[in-house]
This record gives sequence, structure tokens and C-alpha cells, in this order.
Amino acid sequence: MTQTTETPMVELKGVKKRFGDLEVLKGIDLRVDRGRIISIIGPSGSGKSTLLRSVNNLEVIDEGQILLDGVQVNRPDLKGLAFEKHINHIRQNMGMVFQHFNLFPHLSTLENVTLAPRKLKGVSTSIARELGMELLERVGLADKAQVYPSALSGGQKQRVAIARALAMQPKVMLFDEATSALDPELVEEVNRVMKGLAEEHMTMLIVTHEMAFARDVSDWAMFMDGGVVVEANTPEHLFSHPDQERTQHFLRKHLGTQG
Ligand SMILES: Nc1ncnc2c1ncn2[C@@H]1O[C@H](COP(=O)(O)OP(=O)(O)OP(=O)(O)O)[C@@H](O)[C@H]1O
Repeated sequence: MTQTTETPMVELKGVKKRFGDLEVLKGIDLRVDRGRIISIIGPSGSGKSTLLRSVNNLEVIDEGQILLDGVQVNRPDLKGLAFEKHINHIRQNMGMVFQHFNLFPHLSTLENVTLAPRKLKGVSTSIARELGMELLERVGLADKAQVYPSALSGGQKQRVAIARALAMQPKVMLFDEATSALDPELVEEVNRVMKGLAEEHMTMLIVTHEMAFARDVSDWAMFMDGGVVVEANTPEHLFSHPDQERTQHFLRKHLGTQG
């Protein structure tokens, strides 16, 4: 990707992570400029989720550096409350969407969206509701504001989860297989919302098994295998004529059915 002198929105330098004897990330470098969309693809177990979860410190890395807009996320020098304060501040700037929506079942759709701005940012209830309704409108669910999650389809739940993540007005959105748990007919409605964010130049890191979506939506695509970045390039290049045999083999298997 063309490098600019601008501070990257997200930067990883030599990131390593192990679980016991298993080294899952073996020194990852990545630079994501403002407004860019990066998709991360690769076989199951290659470390994609661990990488994404490390970005907002849901996994604590063993070595290397992660920076958000120039501010170091991992801070092994900070302990206890000082670290809690630091990481809470960082997380306010990152929206994360998981495979399983993790909505609060006892809160309405609108309350799910307004909770974090009210509790973490001290936004007044009326302003939070106004913003919440705008976001529900944006994901096409304004008419479901008063409904509880149990009455929503998987695709609708995921769209609420996206609205909830956007409510903190994050600098970057992280998507960890956001459509993997959905029935095929519900995938498109979530993809549409993600494409809308891409058009608005939201910075996004997307871990996905959907090759066609990754090819269409991202500015840069990264193929991981065995905890390393095997190959990274524009989606046009990576998906059409990958340089590495491992990438070719993976895409032959996956694009054959989805492209
Ligand atoms: N908390 C954990 N404790 C121990 N091992 C873990 C933990 N989380 C992940 N792993 C292991 O780390 C490796 C990478 O997992 P990760 O979930 O990052 O892969 P992935 O590429 O996202 O896979 P998938 O596409 O199946 O989600 C796997 O071998 C997994 O079993």
C-alpha cells in the first residue's frame, strides 16, 4: 500500500502472541491508514481472530507494539487501575463486532445502542436516544427501537451490534467474522451496512471467511497462515493472481464456491 507520512490509524509492529506452547502470532507488522479497509483472510486457526482481538487488548500480546492513531495500546509498563483507565479510553475509540452479537437480552434495541454513550461518555439520555435513533435508522432498524433482541433475526441482531459499536463514535471498527453465524439469506443485509460504512470512509479491519465480500469491499487484503502474514496486497492482485503458493491453494478452495 502507498505509504504516507500521516500517522497510521492502526499500526502493529512485530506483534507476537502465544497461548502456552503455541505461538499464534509470530511477528506481525501492519499499517492501516485513516479511512482504509483491510480484510484479513486465512485458514481456520491461522491467528486472524487473535490478531484482531489483540488490537483492542482483548488478548494481551507478548511482544511488539500496537498503536491506535499514534497512541500505544499495549502498555506492559502500566499496572492495575492505571492500565484499566488507559485501555478503557482506547476502547472508546474502537468499535468491535463479534460473530455472536453479544447484545444485552434485557435491554431494548435502542437501550443496547445508548448504554455505552450514557455510561462511559456521560452523554445525556435524550442526546443518546437521538443519536441511537439516527444509528438505528442508518442500519435500517428504526422501527425495531423498542423491541428486545429475542424478537430479532440474526441479521437484525448483528445490525444492532454494529449500531451499538458506532454509538461511541469510534475511530476504527473491528469486525471478527461478523456474518459467520448468520443464515446465508441474512448475510447480505449485514454486508450492506458494512459497505455503507466503507463508503463513508470508516477505518475498518475485517476478519472474514467471505472471499467475495473481502475482494469487493477492501483496499488491502492480507492472507495469514500459521501466525504469519504470507502475503498482503490490493484485493485485485491478491484475489486474482496471488504470488504465494499457500495463498493460491487457499483461494482455489474458497473462491471456487464463493467468487
Ligand atoms: N484463549 C486461547 N487459549 C488457547 N489457545 C487459543 C486461544 N485462542 C485461540 N487459540 C488458538 O490459537 C490459534 C489461532 O486461533 P484464532 O482464533 O486466532 O484463529 P482464526 O484464524 O481466527 O481461526 P477461525 O477462522 O477458525 O476463527 C488456534 O490454534 C486456537 O486454537
